Amino acid sequence: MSQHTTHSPAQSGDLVIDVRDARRRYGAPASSRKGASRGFDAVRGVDLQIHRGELFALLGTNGAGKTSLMEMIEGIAAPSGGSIRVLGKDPFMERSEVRRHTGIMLQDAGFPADLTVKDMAKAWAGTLTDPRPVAEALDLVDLGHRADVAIQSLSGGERRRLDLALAVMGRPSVLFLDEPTTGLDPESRIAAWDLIASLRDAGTTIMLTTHYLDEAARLADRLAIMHHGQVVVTGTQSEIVSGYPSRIGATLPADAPPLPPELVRGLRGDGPRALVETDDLQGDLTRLLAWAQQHQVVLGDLDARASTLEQAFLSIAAQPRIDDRQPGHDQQPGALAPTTLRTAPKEHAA
Ligand SMILES: Nc1ncnc2c1ncn2[C@@H]1O[C@H](COP(=O)(O)OP(=O)(O)OP(=O)(O)O)[C@@H](O)[C@H]1O
Repeated sequence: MSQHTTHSPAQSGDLVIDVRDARRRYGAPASSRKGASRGFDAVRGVDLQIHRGELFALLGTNGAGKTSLMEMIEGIAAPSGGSIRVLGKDPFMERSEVRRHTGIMLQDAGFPADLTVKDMAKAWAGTLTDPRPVAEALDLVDLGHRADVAIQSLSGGERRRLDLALAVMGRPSVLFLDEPTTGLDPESRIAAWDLIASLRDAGTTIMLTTHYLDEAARLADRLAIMHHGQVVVTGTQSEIVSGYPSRIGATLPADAPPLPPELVRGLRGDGPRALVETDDLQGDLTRLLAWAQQHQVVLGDLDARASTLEQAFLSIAAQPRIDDRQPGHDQQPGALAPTTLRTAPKEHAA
């Protein structure tokens, strides 16, 4: 399979998806004081700008609001507040115009179970203006040999691949993929990644949600991490990761002399296992090794690791929402606790 190569981001003039302060409330409208306590704010003021030819991944904890946000961008649901534009149009109010340029892969498309794969694909192609030939679409996801099988006889992974085939059938310029590889075996996952990357390389703008950090890391030009209805951080993987410290861990003997002051500054916790957080992994590791050499200290279980997307994600996932915490703060209800990011990730140049 082809390895994903660095993709040059699109230019600022090519804004394809523009989300400003988007909100989605389930239940009573926010304006209804009586019902306010019964409503639930699933999306709480999200801003996102996605450019032509970009592959943008939306990550988040369970229930963070990814699907609620995606449905508004796809034009399936109206926002309760803020504005959303796709290709310069309102995807909900001008749905038919936007829809002909977009492909959507939902988490559960609910196809008629007794149709064959081929008949379903033909029926879907009949609703599109310039569809790919059915055989071509099925071959893209390696389902050509299952064309005459009833949908109900497909495995979960095959059904997911059929979803993907139908989403790309209309040669969309904007593709929305909600957890596209959930349920796929490793081989099919890699094949799906290759297909998604090749569509992006051909100029398709792609927004996907995923729970797989490796999928986002491998495919996405930029990504966002959502938590409790808000986007906590947006950027390239390296921008996001650079906001989190690298770590050095070592177990020190009880009679070890004091560590150098540069390392003491990053020291977390106490006890025999020293854990140092650092923005200068190489420098501080060198200092630690020089110190150990000088004082003849044996460092037990020495471990040095650069920050990772997983670390960023877990750090965000661990943040309580302000309204889950003690009262007496002066932030808006629903706001997230201050992020642990130490350097603000740079937003894609607009
Ligand atoms: N129709 C609804 N009515 C009320 N609350 C809802 C409704 N749909 C979703 N929610 C709530 O909104 C929140 C966000 O849900 P959403 O499905 O958008 O999150 P998600 O990030 O896609 O989650 P997951 O990763 O688990 O699929 C959750 O707390 C969910 O329970």
